[in-house]
Amino acid sequence: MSKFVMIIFGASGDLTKRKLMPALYSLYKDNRLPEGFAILGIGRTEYADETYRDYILNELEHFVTPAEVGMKEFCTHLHYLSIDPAKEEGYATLDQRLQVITGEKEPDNLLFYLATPPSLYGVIPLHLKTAGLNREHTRIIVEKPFGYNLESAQELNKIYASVFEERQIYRIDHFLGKETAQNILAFRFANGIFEPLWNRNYIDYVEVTAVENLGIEQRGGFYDGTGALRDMVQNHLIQLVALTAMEPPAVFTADNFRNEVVKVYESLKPLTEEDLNEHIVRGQYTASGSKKGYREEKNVPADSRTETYIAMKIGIDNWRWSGVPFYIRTGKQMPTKVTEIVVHFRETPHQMFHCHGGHCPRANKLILRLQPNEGIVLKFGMKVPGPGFDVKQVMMDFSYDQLGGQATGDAYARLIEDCIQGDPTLFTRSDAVEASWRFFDPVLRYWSEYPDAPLYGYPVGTWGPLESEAMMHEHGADWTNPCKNLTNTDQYCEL
Ligand SMILES: NC(=O)C1=CN([C@@H]2O[C@H](COP(=O)(O)OP(=O)(O)OC[C@H]3O[C@@H](n4cnc5c(N)ncnc54)[C@H](OP(=O)(O)O)[C@@H]3O)[C@@H](O)[C@H]2O)C=CC1
Ligand SMILES: O=C1O[C@H](COP(=O)(O)O)[C@@H](O)[C@H](O)[C@H]1O
Repeated sequence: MSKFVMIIFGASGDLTKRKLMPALYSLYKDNRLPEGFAILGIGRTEYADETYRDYILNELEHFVTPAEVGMKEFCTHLHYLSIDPAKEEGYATLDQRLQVITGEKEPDNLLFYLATPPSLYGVIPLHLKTAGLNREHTRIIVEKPFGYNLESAQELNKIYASVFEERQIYRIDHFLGKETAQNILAFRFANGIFEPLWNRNYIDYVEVTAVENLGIEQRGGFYDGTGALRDMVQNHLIQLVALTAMEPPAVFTADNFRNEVVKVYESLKPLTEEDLNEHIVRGQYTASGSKKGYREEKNVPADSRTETYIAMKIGIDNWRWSGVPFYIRTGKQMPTKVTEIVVHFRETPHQMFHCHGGHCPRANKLILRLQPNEGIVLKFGMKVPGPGFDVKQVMMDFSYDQLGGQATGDAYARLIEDCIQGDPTLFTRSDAVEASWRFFDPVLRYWSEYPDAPLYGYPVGTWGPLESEAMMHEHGADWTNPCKNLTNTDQYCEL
């Protein structure tokens, strides 16, 4: 086998230093990278191999704690080539450099990783093709968002199909690399007791939340042209909906699993005019105290109408889920960072006990928490000890911490390793990406046709616009808002 080289386009960028290099280092220290591997960073920024190694070593010390042994040795595997990936002329130099690194005339055990702004996702594969670098064993990982809307995603898919075979294309969505996202499947399909209840007969509604207590950091230029719908909803949130809603594949293979994901996307109930008006709430964070509002962020226009928050009510039109609303939301500058799925079961048909403190547990609730404090909680009613028959809600709680230090793993490390091993299960297939865009495209079209459609402000550190609460109230419910300071023992208190 030819020597393995991973080529990172965008090697001087944020994703490379914060996520890719720490993930590669963690694979390296666990001896999980191919023998004699090399990593070649590509960017317009000028670095010599040595200065690039110093830069990454310095960054690793920030992003990997505690700084561990072997980082310096890991960095000796790094190389750097300064070219503009948008221009064809650099690719012959890239080919030569790969020959020098591998000592081979036509190296083909290559993995290209596109960690550049999405505007380059179309042009890079075309240049790789012209340079003859789309070889038999070559793979390519493309970051999200894959496309800007349905049309551009279809266009990109066509470009990729003209350069690579589908088996060589890995559209990454790092949420699928999270241990706790994969555990949704194990929870549902490796246990007999939940699946019989997992349908419209027993489930009233589902919430999917992925919110952050950070703003857009230094990514104003990128974020303002993207917004929360493209950044989080079209990919990460809808993947979580798919894991929650999909049918069990008969045999767990990449294709079977991905077929089931596509079936969920194809069953998403098309959004009506009423949905667009009433079941989507978009928001933008505003200044609070010393915290800047979105429009004061660097590289964001003072009149920007880009959403930093979105909440939606969506439906799945199939036998299992008909009539069960899925409420999804994401936002920047919220009170805390939390990603979780809350499954609300139907109420008991009759309440015959007294409710402790006048507060009746409405129904059982299952919380699948992906981060932080990864775990699963089941809320149920229990008799309050002592005289009488008062009932109150308590929690049955599993936390990953209980596994005794078995780390939940790094999403990027998992996905890069899967790709190296040629396993596409946890990557998005071309039909899935298009099906997802097909569903969300009307929202983008609506916002562009009606630029004055409501965009609600919410102060930094709050749970988003009040209008999103109103959307939930229509269902007679409230969002499940976790505590601001999540701790292991008190992680599911509600505001
Ligand atoms: N950052 C994150 O946390 C996450 C990012 N992503 C995705 O990963 C991708 C990369 O993100 P991120 O690292 O934040 O992006 P950056 O804005 O940091 O860009 C990465 C690199 O691309 C190069 N670049 C920028 N503009 C151009 C251009 N016009 N032409 C050629 N090269 C250019 C720059 O290198 P140079 O100037 O040296 O050429 C830059 O360092 C994005 O698609 C993003 O959506 C996904 C999940 C999380
Ligand atoms: O893809 C993205 O995800 C991050 C959130 O990821 P997490 O693993 O930290 O939950 C988000 O901050 C970023 O805007 C988005 O591009």
